[in-house]
Amino acid sequence: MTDTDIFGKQVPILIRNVSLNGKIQEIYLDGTGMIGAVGEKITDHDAEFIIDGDGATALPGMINMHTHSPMGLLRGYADDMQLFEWLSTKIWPTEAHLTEDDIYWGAKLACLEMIRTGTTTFNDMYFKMESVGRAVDEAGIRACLSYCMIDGGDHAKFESEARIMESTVKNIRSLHNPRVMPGVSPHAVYTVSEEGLAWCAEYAKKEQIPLHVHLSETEQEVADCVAAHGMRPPAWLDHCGVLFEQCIAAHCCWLDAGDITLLAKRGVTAVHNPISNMKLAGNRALPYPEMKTAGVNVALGTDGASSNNALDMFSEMKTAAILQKFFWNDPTVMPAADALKIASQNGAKALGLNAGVIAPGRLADLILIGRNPLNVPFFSTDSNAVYATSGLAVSTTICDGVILMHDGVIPGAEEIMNKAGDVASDLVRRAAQA
Ligand SMILES: C[C@H]1O[C@@H](n2cnc3c(O)ncnc32)[C@H](O)[C@@H]1O
Ligand SMILES: [Zn+2]
Repeated sequence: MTDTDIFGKQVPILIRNVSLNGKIQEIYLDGTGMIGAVGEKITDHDAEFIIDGDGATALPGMINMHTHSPMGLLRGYADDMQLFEWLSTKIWPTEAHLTEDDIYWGAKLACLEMIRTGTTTFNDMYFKMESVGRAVDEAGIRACLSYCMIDGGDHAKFESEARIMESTVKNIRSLHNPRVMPGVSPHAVYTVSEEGLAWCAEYAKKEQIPLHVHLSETEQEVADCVAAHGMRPPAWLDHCGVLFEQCIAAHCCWLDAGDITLLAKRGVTAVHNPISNMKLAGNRALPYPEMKTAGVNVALGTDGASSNNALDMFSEMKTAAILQKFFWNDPTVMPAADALKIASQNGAKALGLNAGVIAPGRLADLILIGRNPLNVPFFSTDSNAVYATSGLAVSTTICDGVILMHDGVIPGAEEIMNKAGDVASDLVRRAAQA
């Protein structure tokens, strides 16, 4: 089999000469999307393709647990603003002009960027998610896709949003692709009514799918929630039934001790988005030390590419680790191993995926970081991956046992970049004319 034949096919693959947990190992992918064996010398195999890692580092694929994939179309469109002003004056007015085609090409661009930088799964919240589903299906990456409900407290709007939510779940399921999973997303406590939050919670539980929500991102959100409902946002979500084991809450910056206890008790996953929080100057970091002590499952996400402005989980891991040390004035907080775990295993746990670890019987979602100056010398895999490596150092990305990128090559990348650039310019032009 030649190098170009290998893309997009689920066939048995042997990866030789890779550094895994500090030892040179071989990894056999069994051709069904699973890791078949890991060992120093795998002799019993029927590999159709052999990758010589040449000493590359093997890591589990990154799991980006909070993003809005089509927002790459608005990368660099509106920067250096406060969150609510950014959303209400720039982002929402432009999003009102998004077509299915825009969303499709925005999601194609996001999948391309994530594959390029070593992400194999993402948890997405946006609109027109069938178009995102088509892009994910074609890209070969794994994703949980949720329609974002915003009803603004209007009952008629809630009813129409609920119908869109139901049809989105049905349409995502009709792709019959286990890599493309449906979820449910009420946007936040400040944009969704009590009936909207309660309906989303009940619906997610009935369908047994994840619920993805923004939570306690800013101090204002907390103050407004207390003023409106006499409760802090986690207690209000709990009152509406939203806090349960499949709840994935993005940001979780402005939490007090009671909030943390509640999230731990309900088994909620909290997603740290350090770059977006720092750029939008939320003035608070997710309280990782207390959450870790309380046993909250903490995962990692980039947020959208218009507030980050990239979807590179390697930058996110480094930022998470150094922000936590800086914010808590303690260099022992979030060691490199923790940063890697929140970027892989903990996301897999939240989505109920048998991924995030390279071991036999796990999903064959993994990446290779080829030999490059950022990986020399090699005292510690975790340290180099978190503190030195950039996502652009990822050389090979494999999802579901299928090679999506090899030696930095992703088939079709040029067309996606050209088309997404054109679509973004046209979207901004239409929005400006309105
Ligand atoms: C899905 C909707 O959420 C909007 N959004 C993007 N980033 C953020 C954020 O940091 N907080 C709240 N809402 C956000 C996005 O523009 C969509 O409208
Ligand atoms: Zn977000």
